Amino acid sequence: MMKIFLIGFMGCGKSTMGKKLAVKLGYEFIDLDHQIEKSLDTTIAAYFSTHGEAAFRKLESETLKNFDYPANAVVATGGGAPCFFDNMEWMNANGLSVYIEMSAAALAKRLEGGKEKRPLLRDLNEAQMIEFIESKLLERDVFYKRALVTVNGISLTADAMRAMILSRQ
Ligand SMILES: Nc1ncnc2c1ncn2[C@@H]1O[C@H](COP(=O)(O)OP(=O)(O)OP(=O)(O)O)[C@@H](O)[C@H]1O
Ligand SMILES: O=C(O)C1=C[C@@H](O)[C@@H](O)[C@H](O)C1
Ligand SMILES: [Mg+2]
Repeated sequence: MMKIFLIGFMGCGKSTMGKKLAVKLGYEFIDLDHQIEKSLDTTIAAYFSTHGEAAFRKLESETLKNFDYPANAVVATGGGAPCFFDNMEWMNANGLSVYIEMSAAALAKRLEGGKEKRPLLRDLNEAQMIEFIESKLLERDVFYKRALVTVNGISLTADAMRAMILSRQ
């Protein structure tokens, strides 16, 4: 039984690379943001605006810990998930956490076109976005760095991730 938790800032590639990694490993892929949206029957962005971030964080933590995971899974977590409650400790106790690390500048470039579905970014202009990513990344880095494995998100391939993960098992 193996659960791999992909963590990192919005845009680092948890969903994109997670799907590819799951195929390589023959594991199932679970995207916790999608699971939350499915259970709410609305988008995270809509939930944020009606219920606020604190309510979302509670729901996120409950979903992470109570999800009925398949035996072997690659799990893409939400960008903020490791930074609230004891979520990071829980992931490390229940699987292998993998931090996809990227600089604020590289993340800002990636996120330019995908702001609408990300409630923390949707109202920011270009200058505000870089500023926000820099400060949020600084604040979150201490949590992300608790991951058991760290990979660089630039030019990342599923093969490289697979090799790194298998070397840890
Ligand atoms: N390894 C990669 N190389 C190039 N582009 C990538 C890579 N991984 C992801 N991307 C692109 O970056 C964008 C963000 O990726 P993705 O949605 O997977 O990030 P995420 O970490 O799941 O973000 P969130 O926390 O908001 O869900 C997408 O446009 C995706 O196509
Ligand atoms: O970084 C964050 O705080 C978030 C990232 C997304 O994955 C979603 O979980 C949500 O938009 C919040
Ligand atoms: Mg995602």
